[in-house]
Amino acid sequence: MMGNPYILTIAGHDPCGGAGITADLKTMEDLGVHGLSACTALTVQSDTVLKKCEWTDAGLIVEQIEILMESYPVQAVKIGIIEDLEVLNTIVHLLKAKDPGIRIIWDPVLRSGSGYDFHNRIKVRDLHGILEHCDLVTPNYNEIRALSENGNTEKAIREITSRCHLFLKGGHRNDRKGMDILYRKGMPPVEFSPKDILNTDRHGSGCVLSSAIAAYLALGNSLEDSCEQAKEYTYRFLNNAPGRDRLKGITLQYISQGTTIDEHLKNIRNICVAGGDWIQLRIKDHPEKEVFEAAREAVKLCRAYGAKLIIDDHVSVAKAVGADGVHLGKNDLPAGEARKILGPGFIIGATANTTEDIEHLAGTGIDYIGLGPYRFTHTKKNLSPVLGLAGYSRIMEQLRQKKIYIPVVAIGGIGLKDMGPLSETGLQGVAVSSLLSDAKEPSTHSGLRETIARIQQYFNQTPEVASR
Ligand SMILES: Cc1ncc(COP(=O)(O)OP(=O)(O)O)c(N)n1
Ligand SMILES: Cc1ncsc1CCOP(=O)(O)O
Ligand SMILES: [Mg+2]
Repeated sequence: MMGNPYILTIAGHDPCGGAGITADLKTMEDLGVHGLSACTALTVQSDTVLKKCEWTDAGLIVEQIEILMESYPVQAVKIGIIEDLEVLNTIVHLLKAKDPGIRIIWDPVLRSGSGYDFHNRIKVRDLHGILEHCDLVTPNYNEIRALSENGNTEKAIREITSRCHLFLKGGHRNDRKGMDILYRKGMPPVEFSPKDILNTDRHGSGCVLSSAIAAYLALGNSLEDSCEQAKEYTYRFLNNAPGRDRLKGITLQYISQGTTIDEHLKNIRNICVAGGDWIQLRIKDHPEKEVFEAAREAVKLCRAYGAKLIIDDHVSVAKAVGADGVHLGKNDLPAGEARKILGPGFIIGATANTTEDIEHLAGTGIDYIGLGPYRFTHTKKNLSPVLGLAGYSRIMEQLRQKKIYIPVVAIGGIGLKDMGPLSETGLQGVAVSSLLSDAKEPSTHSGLRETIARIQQYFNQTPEVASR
């Protein structure tokens, strides 16, 4: 065939461009195919919230498809959000009438990443007539569960694969997270293992995967190769998520301490002057208004010295003062809610005490984990069980085995002598309070500077961590 193949995406418009037809067209262009589009809906959304979806009139969708099919040699079509089964049926039949050989990949989006329900009552039995005309459907685990009757996913898989191929995305499964499976009629399933567990909830990742499969198919690859390469492409997309590198090379978080707000600010200033580049403002037992005032001052200090500022607990304060992020504990606002309020630009850290905590949190789009306590400390009340060095070694090893790579910092009673052993476990760094608090009048700044530089170096020497 001459020139680059043409692919059509029939999907919704996302004004932020992360999903829908814009994401599809970007993917197609990236993979060297001509992208065409027919818009099925105008949505009002950002990458964290979908507020509204206005469906395109079915007649208008048909007209868009007709003009494109009549003007270009379209080889493959990716279908995204569709108002209902009637519209889907019309589209699928129109495409096949125009070109019986066209490859149709349907990404059955039942629910957006931000929780908006498009369809919640469709079952596989309603889809038989449509599936007969599709080449491939690409549901995720939640979607196959929703399509199944009485939770019988095995039966749903059998029903689908007797009609078309099925690429079941494993990002939401609990048992073998990230394991995608290609089911083809009359052939053994093919499993695609995850490289890393990344945040598969990233807005638009399903759109990217299905349009990449369509592109690779149109470029002449087999279905199995197309799925494998599309998974690799989507992995790169997820790995390049905005903010993923935000904490690269940042290894020491200072947690503020003080009996008064002024003392917190004085300690923060000392740390910044001495080269600290990551500060957490942690003020307990003060009204939010006072935390807000302190945060306003802390932002100015951190900006002046080029340090990142995290606010403990108070999401609205972090947003109001333009801090760099928040740190959330088990009893604070859930990370997903915080992300909706803060948007993609903020760093969100969360507290964990076990591998299971981290496994759960890694799927919620947070940027780092504070894992602890390392040992008993007076700085925090109601401590979780102490982990000790053995606990960190075990948990970090379990994370490697589970391919969960999220920056983890150790916290709780950590002293200078602990840095060497802790840095060898694969941690990104440490969060400390007492160790660096109350130092240190200007005359001892050089001592503080040296201490901070030494801690930072311990963790920056660990290649595995530095590359994350
Ligand atoms: C880096 C870091 N890790 C853990 C914590 C503890 O947070 P949380 O569990 O919310 O407890 P409080 O700090 O709010 O008492 C943290 N602050 N920072
Ligand atoms: C906030 C927090 N969360 C677990 S331990 C801790 C306190 C860390 O401070 P220190 O370094 O003084 O033990
Ligand atoms: Mg907290």
